[in-house]
Amino acid sequence: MSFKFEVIKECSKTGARLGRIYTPHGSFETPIFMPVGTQATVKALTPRDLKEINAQIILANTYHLYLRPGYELIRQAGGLHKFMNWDRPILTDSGGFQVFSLADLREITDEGVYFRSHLDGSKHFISPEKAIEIENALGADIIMAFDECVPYPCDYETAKDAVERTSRWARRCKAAHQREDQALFGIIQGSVFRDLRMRSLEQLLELDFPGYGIGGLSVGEPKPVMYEILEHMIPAMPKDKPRYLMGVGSPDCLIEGVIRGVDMFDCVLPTRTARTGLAMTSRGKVMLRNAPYQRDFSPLDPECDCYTCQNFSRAYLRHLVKAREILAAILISLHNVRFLIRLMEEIREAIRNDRLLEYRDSFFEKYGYNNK
Ligand SMILES: Nc1nc2cc3nc(NCCc4ccc(CCO)cc4)[nH]c3cc2c(=O)[nH]1
Ligand SMILES: [Zn+2]
Repeated sequence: MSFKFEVIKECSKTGARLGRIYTPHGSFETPIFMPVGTQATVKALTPRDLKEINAQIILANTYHLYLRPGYELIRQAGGLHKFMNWDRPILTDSGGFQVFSLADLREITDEGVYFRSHLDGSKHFISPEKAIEIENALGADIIMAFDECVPYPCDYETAKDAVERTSRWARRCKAAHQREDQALFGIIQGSVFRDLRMRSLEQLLELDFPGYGIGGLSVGEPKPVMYEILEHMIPAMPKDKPRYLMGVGSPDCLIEGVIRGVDMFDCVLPTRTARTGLAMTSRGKVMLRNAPYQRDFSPLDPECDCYTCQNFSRAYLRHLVKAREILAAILISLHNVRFLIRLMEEIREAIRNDRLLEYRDSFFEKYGYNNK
């Protein structure tokens, strides 16, 4: 069995747990934040940078890599690990979300999805079997099933049809999946409807996946709605399988997700916002473009151990952002990703010491979140 998940310690007051996931490319502790490398690169960061900031597992995306450079090319390169020179674990999303959110959609049928590429308008078709074939060629350690993620808000009937289709597609993904060295996760849908969420979970549990993605969230719904769905769903999920909240997220969502029992997270937030000049720091957000930082020669975040915070001032970073220098994206991305990885390290430490709620309160107070 090349994939394994073990719970090391359970929090006495919340649904949080400390765990460890084992894969053919190494193991890592959970709860974990996974930086997103959509097109086989975490934007502006080298694999050396990622190791320096203790990134353990990164994401890549089936939809994007299928369109460019193509999965056959990556297969010829020896797979994604060799192609991008990343020898630690990789997770690939199936494209279920990207096809619906990026492509010019032509048609969704039970067979699969017909769409036009967002790059050049060329026509394509992806089925559950095709998505698995692509993910098998890319060779990630954890691969996600091909699902239908509905937008928010969504009417009940549409959400119900998407749940049924997602379950039929999950069965087809499992049947098509060959490689023993890749763990296939099912993805739970159901929008914001409690009964549909439970129905989706039950149908996927029958297929006995090694882990489960919680999909259909972080699609514009209010945070309390997301938290409520987690509170209702996670107690019904197997304790011995990882729970992966897809597309999340911001520091408050990471902490609140862990408290409710989530083990894995991913989000483009740290790198996407870095390129706009927005940094996350222990004392809240810093928009480096703003005038107050023009003569602020202090570090971006005095509590941070990253290369950016140890070597450059806010004034210098602001200059780079205003001058649209490439180094701005590099230095702020490095810091933002390190910030979330460090947050997860602190969360794991708090679980070890059984003081997660105290940690949450002190983090929110410093970061500037109003607690409720
Ligand atoms: N296969 C699959 N993949 C998903 C990826 C997702 N990603 C999200 N949310 C990401 C939202 C998101 C997008 C951009 C930014 C940057 C700052 O604006 C932050 C969050 N929700 C998601 C849901 C699914 C899903 O059901 N199925
Ligand atoms: Zn830093």
